[in-house]
Amino acid sequence: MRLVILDTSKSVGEWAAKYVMKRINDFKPGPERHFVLGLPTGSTPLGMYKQLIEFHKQGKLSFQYVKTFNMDEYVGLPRNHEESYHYYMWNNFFKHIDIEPENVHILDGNASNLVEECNRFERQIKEAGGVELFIGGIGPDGHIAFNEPGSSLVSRTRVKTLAQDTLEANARFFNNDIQKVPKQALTVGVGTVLDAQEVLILITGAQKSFALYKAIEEGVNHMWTVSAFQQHANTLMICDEDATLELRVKTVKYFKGILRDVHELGIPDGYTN
Ligand SMILES: N[C@@H]1[C@@H](O)[C@H](O)[C@@H](COP(=O)(O)O)O[C@@H]1O
Repeated sequence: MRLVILDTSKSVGEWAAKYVMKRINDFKPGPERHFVLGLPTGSTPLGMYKQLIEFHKQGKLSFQYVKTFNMDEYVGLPRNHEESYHYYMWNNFFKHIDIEPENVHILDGNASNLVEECNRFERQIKEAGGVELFIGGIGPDGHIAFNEPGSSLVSRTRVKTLAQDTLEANARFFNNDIQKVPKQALTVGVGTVLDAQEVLILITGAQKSFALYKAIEEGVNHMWTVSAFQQHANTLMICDEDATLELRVKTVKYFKGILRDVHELGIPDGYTN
């Protein structure tokens, strides 16, 4: 695992966007060779999306041959509801770039058969050749996508009932009225994300610092589902200073030292896991 520690949440967004751009451009996608990208929602990745749009406008990055799969979606929220993840993705990202709408995949939380919808999503990922780079965020309880504490670490895309902590954390998007937060969601499983070639997890703010500590300094535990990525060969976590508050000084120094070496000595990407 690699941990990149940056000063501010703004730099996390910019760093992540540069990394994603480099991965897509190095892959050299084409009509017969799409780059498959897994995407998150939430407030954390907004800066990354903004910067990716900027790179696209500057002509440095095209999404013409990129296929995307989103992590999750609420059950029962109309697609045009401002808090649906469909709305979020189109407004904050897709409508500003050159992606082909048929290459966008977002779970349908209003499907008549939710189980079939989840199975179809898994099939589509497989047909696309698997995810090259899955980007994720985490909840303060250490969940990835909507894999709440206690989720199976080999889980696949499915319907999940949201934990009280998540309902409370997300009430801020629903006029602070917890009753308005959907109680269920469709989410990729931990196993679905673990299957990706590479995983990039964005973590910012002091409210996520205990989760980051659980993710990297303690053992793999289904009560902190993000900790499962200790067992992925190619996970990169990007955080800001505030998110490191619960880490040992030794851990922070180690990872900062590596990052400095990468800049100063020009050690290429993929320096260590
Ligand atoms: N299902 C989403 C997660 O995928 C996301 O990572 C998390 C964090 O959101 P934020 O970045 O707003 O803290 O929110 C929700 O729970």
